Amino acid sequence: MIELSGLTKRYGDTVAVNNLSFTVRPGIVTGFLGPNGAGKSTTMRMMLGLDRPTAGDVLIDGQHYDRLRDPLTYIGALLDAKAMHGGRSAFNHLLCLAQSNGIPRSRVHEVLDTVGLTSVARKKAKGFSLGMGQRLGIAGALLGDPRILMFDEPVNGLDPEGIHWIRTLMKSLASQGRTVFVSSHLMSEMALTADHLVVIGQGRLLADTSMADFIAQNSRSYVRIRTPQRERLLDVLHGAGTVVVETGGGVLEVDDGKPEHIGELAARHQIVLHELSPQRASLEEAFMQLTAESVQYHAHTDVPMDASPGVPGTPDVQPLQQWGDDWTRS
Ligand SMILES: Nc1ncnc2c1ncn2[C@@H]1O[C@H](COP(=O)(O)OP(=O)(O)OP(=O)(O)O)[C@@H](O)[C@H]1O
Repeated sequence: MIELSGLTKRYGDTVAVNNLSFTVRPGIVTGFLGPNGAGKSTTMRMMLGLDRPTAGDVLIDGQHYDRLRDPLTYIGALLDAKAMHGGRSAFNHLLCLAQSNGIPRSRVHEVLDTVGLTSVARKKAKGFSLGMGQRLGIAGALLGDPRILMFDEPVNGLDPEGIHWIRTLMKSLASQGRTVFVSSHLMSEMALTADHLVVIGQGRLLADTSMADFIAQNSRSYVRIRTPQRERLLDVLHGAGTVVVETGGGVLEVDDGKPEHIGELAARHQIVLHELSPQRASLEEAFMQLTAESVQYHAHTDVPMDASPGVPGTPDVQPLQQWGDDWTRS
């Protein structure tokens, strides 16, 4: 287990981590989420004894990191895949780590095999692609066969095959009863990987909950409706006491509505529907809602809500590829 109590880190006037208390448990993948600058990396560095807390405590299996004997056998971490000696081969990089932690040479071969780098083991790490570097970093984390694993943004920059591999690996490590703690800003990725979520914003704990509860508590469920008889349907729905939100583009939304009730009501009044679909906000939407007030970086598009690409007088705007792609300090 990893236990944080009142963990705090200040850099001058900046409170990077603010009185964080939570426990990371074995047997599941725990996702660590937060907007850019929320304090995820600082928290992970303190867990590994790389940064000293201003206040509070973090314990690994009941001990401080710097009191662990052969720490790689307790906790393995991938913090920065580029943090290695580029002139060393993958094999030698791992061998150095193994020798300084009392781990047998045979284990180096095993972890190279696990991460699929055996064929390039003698190549220098500086020639590795981002994905190969991530795999080598993960091999280092696995080297001591630790019960606890920690990965900081492990899928950053990986191709779909690499992402799938890391996802499967994390789940299989958790199913072996290990503690797996993984940070990410990719909401969709966390939805597929994590069983439990710890969400922080501006260094503070915002949620510590199961994935299912997080979505249920933070997301909105609604019915989306499109009809060529908009005015008629609005009258009928209002007449039935239903609150309807018009969201533009001819789309109507009914919060917590039942599609069957709306469909039957429309049928009774012979109103044609082109769409009647139940919707539940994704993890990404739930996350954005929860962290909205604590986001340190905001995208500046300065585009009116109804601006459309290609229309004279309105700027041409491409949708963001991924939430958080275009954040700049406000
Ligand atoms: N060494 C440092 N000196 C001063 N400020 C720092 C230092 N390290 C982090 N910070 C500040 O602490 C806050 C938290 O940073 P941190 O890197 O932990 O966030 P993060 O959640 O990992 O962000 P990201 O997702 O962008 O990597 C930020 O405001 C950052 O600027």
